[in-house]
Amino acid sequence: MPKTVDGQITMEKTPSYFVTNEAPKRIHSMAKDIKLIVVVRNPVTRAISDYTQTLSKKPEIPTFEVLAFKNRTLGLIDASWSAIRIGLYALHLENWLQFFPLSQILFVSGERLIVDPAGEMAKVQDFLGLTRVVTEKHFYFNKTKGFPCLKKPEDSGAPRCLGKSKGRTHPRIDPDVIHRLRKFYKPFNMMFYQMTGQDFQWEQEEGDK
Ligand SMILES: Nc1ncnc2c1ncn2[C@@H]1O[C@H](COP(=O)(O)OS(=O)(=O)O)[C@@H](OP(=O)(O)O)[C@H]1O
Repeated sequence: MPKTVDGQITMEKTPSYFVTNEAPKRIHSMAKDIKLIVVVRNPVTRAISDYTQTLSKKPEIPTFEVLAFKNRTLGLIDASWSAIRIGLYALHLENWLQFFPLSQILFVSGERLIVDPAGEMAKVQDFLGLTRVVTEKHFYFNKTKGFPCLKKPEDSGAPRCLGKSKGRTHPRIDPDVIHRLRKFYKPFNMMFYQMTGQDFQWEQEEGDK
């Protein structure tokens, strides 16, 4: 990690840390007062997104419906499949709470980040003790992309959306499989809401895009 001088903060992003058993201990031994930010979204949608990403690199892999089950007739979900395992947020968080207090962790809603990017960014800036510099005026909704993009009003730079690999169309998944996955995740989600004191409302969602 680069050295930080007064008035600077060092930021590093590695999505896999949250689900890596050794990470909390290692990070704690490096910096006990570090602030941690975790972006979470409905684990069912997350699993499909994860699968979509793998599929784009390896088109020959089995269908999502096949990979999701150990035994589909018995409705036995394959929780060892990483796309499913990563969404067991409560279990991963348990590891982090052995080393860090909840006050050092900010959970950003992936769903809210899409509908209200400025609102979520306000929370991030407050959490980091920064003045709110990034606000509504920095975002616009790009209809072609179907997501918010950055306007960059301060400089004359062109607007910037995330790359093609972010916000891809997901394959259609059998609604019965989605239903089973929602049931599977529900107790873990409830545990996660309880642990974080935040209700991410994943049970209220109509569909999984
Ligand atoms: N503004 C904006 N533009 C595009 N995409 C957006 C945006 N905000 C959130 N998202 C959602 O971010 C999802 C991709 O994030 P990842 O977690 O895969 O990214 S990363 O691997 O951590 O870099 C990506 O998931 P998919 O839709 O499955 O591709 C998006 O739904």
